[in-house]
Amino acid sequence: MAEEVSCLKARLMEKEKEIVALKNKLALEKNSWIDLQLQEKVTTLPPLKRKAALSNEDIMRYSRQLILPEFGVQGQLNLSQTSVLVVGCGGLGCPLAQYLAAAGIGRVGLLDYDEVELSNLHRQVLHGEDSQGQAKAQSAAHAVRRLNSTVECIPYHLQLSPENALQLIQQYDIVADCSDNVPTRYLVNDACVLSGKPLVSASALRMEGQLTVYNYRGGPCYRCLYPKPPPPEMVTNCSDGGILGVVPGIMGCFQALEVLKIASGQGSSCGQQLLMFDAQNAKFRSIRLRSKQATCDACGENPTVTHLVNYEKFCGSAATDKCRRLNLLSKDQRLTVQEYKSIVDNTAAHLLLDVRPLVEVDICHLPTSLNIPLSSLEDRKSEHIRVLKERIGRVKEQMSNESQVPGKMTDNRSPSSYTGHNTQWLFSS
Ligand SMILES: Nc1ncnc2c1ncn2[C@@H]1O[C@H](COP(=O)(O)OP(=O)(O)OP(=O)(O)O)[C@@H](O)[C@H]1O
Ligand SMILES: [Zn+2]
Repeated sequence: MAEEVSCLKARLMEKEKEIVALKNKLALEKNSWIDLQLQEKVTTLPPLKRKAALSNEDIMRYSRQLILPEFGVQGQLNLSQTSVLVVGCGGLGCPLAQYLAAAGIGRVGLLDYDEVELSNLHRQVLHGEDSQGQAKAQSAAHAVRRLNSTVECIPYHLQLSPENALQLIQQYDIVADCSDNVPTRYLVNDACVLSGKPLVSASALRMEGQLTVYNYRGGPCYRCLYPKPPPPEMVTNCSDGGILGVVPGIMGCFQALEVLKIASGQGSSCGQQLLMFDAQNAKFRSIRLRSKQATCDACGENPTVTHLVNYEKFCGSAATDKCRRLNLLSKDQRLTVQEYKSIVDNTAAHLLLDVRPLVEVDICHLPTSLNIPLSSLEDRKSEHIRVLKERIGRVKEQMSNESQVPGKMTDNRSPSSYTGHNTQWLFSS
């Protein structure tokens, strides 16, 4: 008899699992038909529906995290009643949104003004080859929906700006900064201070990452630590500095962890702490940060930031990495590719010095060039300088030979001062 009962129970459980799988499949099918409404401007969202208890389906889906004593049923319920705004659906935003959705966050706002490009795919793991050209917010929202259709997902295809930031941020409980430029970091910070929202902020570049939670439980805000923006020329981005995809992946997962801890009620311990990840040496370090500053312009005792300002002006740089500020030489100091080709075709004596870093030269370079990275040029004693002097000597010799050939142009100026057409000192960077 007992054997029959346990057999029936097992069969019942099997059937229940089947029902859940079928329901999920149905939801997925439905979702692929319902196009997620892409928000191109900020609208007012209805409050999140309160859940009194977890459904059987919730219990099954989240069973492995529910049994954690630190989390429990209440933690899961808290998650389902929390909304998170993800600013930027790139290298950090993708893994963050993925884990928030998988864990059962109530509502996730996915904000990005950009479209998916091929060079994004190595790290922006919610987007696929078929989403190239699509709005990142839309592509990320579809991936999130596929993963967990019970999460309310709001894609915003727009740029966070001083005009819309407060209206947007006020509608969410937690904000995650996954952007890649300094003006947006100050903007998000100030909007979070003015709206009283915790800000889970991370960054990643090359083989390093950092994470801090700002404006949380009396801790410092971004401005408490960085009252003044860095000079624009000191800021490097991923397209210039490079990045290994897994590094923002790890930092985005860390952001998800801290968001989930705050949302579930456990709380974050990164409120006055900077977590640093060194991917090269596989090391994490954590340093205690200075506390909230009474003199802080945003969260101090007499704040001067009482409304959002022009952050591009404040930082002296653009709030996107699309338009770079280039420090170009004047036109008469530059050379077009056609002009250079004619120098090569005329076999004129010249030296093409390529001062880019070796990794860029490895991608492509002209066979006639001599590569000495700019950093090595500064070291007068380096082997590179010896090679350079030797090559200059050869060019001088060639030039003096040319000047003795009847009919060839004669030039007494030193090669370095020569800016005419036949003989050139060329630098590329
Ligand atoms: N003010 C902003 N409003 C909305 N999205 C923003 C804002 N600032 C930055 N972003 C978005 O944040 C994301 C940052 O991610 P990431 O640096 O990995 O991507 P990327 O800019 O596409 O990279 P790459 O520099 O290689 O082109 C980008 O998708 C960018 O469009
Ligand atoms: Zn502050």
